[in-house]
Amino acid sequence: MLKVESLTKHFGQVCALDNMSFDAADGQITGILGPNGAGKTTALRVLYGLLKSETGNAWVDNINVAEKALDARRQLGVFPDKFGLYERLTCFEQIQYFAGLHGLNGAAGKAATRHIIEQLGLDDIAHRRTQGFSQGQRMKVVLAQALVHQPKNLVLDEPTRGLDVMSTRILREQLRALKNAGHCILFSSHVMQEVAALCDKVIVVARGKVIAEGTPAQLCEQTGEAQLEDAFVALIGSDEGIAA
Ligand SMILES: Nc1ncnc2c1ncn2[C@@H]1O[C@H](COP(=O)(O)OP(=O)(O)OP(=O)(O)O)[C@@H](O)[C@H]1O
Repeated sequence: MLKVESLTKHFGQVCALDNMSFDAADGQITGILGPNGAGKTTALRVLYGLLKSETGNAWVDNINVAEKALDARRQLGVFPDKFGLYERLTCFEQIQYFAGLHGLNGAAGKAATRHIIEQLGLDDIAHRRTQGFSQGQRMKVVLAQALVHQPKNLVLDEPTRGLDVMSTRILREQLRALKNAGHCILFSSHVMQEVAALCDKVIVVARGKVIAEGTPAQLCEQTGEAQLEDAFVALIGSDEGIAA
């Protein structure tokens, strides 16, 4: 379970978060949809302890992130907005390194790495250096390093940005499998189709605030629109910064 309550954050004159609150339940995929600059990345950074908000709190499975950052991080996998791979390492070594960052060293780290490599079907590339990996292979390595410590919760910031169609499909399948295994999945996007295709619950944000939330059907009902796309436009006031 992931939750933020009354988050406020300014960068100089810019109000990135304006009293933002939302939660994401176990066994569900929750999407945060909003135009560019709506505050999505800022909210996720507060949730994974990278940034402090001026007001409010963030919880990972009822652990207050500001008070017990390490405990919270143990329950959380992060697929960040910007990522790079250590190209001199093999896929196995890269994932094992992240296992070590979560305190899984030696035999435990190796076993955890082997387990996630098998789960994500990475066996054929496990012992290749990541240099030259395709987009889809790189995405899977990043997903594996986010999940190697078996966290209950997974946060993904614009995970399909830059991915080709095949890689996007693989990622969606993985997210659905994790949801079915009871994980809590929260991802941000400014792509409507993606949110519509994947999410049990959608949180619509704009200008640092939550504008509406609910299932895709509820958002249509709330706005009196038949199409989700029209519902989003009605809620946000324009479709600027949102991709179809
Ligand atoms: N480190 C920073 N310094 C200055 N301004 C920032 C910083 N981080 C975010 N902002 C500003 O805060 C606002 C919210 O940014 P944020 O990255 O959270 O939006 P977003 O919804 O993730 O947008 P996008 O879809 O474009 O990634 C924007 O106006 C942004 O320019």
